[in-house]
Amino acid sequence: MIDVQHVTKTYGKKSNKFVALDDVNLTIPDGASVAIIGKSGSGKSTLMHAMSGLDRPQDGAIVVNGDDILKLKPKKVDAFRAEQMSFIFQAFFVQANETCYDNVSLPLEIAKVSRGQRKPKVLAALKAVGLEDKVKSKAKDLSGGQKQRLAIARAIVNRPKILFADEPTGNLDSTTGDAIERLLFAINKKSGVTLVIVTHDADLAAKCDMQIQIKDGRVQSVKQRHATLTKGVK
Ligand SMILES: Nc1ncnc2c1ncn2[C@@H]1O[C@H](COP(=O)(O)OP(=O)(O)OP(=O)(O)O)[C@@H](O)[C@H]1O
Repeated sequence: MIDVQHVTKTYGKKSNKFVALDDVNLTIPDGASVAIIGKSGSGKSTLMHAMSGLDRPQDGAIVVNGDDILKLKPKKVDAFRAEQMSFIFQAFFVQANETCYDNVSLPLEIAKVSRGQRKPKVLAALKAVGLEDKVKSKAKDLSGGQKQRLAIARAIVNRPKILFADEPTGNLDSTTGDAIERLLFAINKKSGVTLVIVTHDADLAAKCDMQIQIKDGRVQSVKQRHATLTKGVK
């Protein structure tokens, strides 16, 4: 569970001070698929960075599976993130000159998984995203959709509890984007990973269990599949 309690994040100082998150409260249950939606500049990425410990808000608590990540020392936050979370970005960020195998193996190497144990995990992750026939191909020789599949394989190989996706289909044509969406939801359902997607895409958001609408750094509404709640609006 991710429990965001009274989180406030400001950038700059004094007259340049800008409130990017303003007393944000929300709860994301384990295994949910969640869309964070809102206009450009509303604070979506700031919220995702706060929930993943990539960024530190000045106030509040972010309790992830029982630990307030704002109370952990930076090194502990890094270890916590590596153990529990993975990320997928619009720009893929795969290593172009490395093979698919090596791209997916990297997080396991960082986690000090032995070479022998890495192999079945890497092959299983590549199979899960439909890239089993590209094991030895270099990432630069893949199509855009295949690069995003590769990024997803790399993100799931460590079996994270939470998968953050920042505009995962933003660089893809609609057919390829739809296939990536289906893959993400299939992984969410099959492995129970909590899926948190930052998106401008209303259709994608509507497919999630929960839609969190951000406006001017505040939670404007939390829509569940079958009910609409308002939270954080004063
Ligand atoms: N490092 C920073 N310094 C100052 N202001 C920042 C910084 N990062 C973000 N902001 C401001 O905080 C606000 C929220 O930014 P954020 O990136 O979270 O928006 P967003 O909703 O993700 O936007 P987009 O959809 O365009 O990616 C914006 O007004 C932005 O200008």
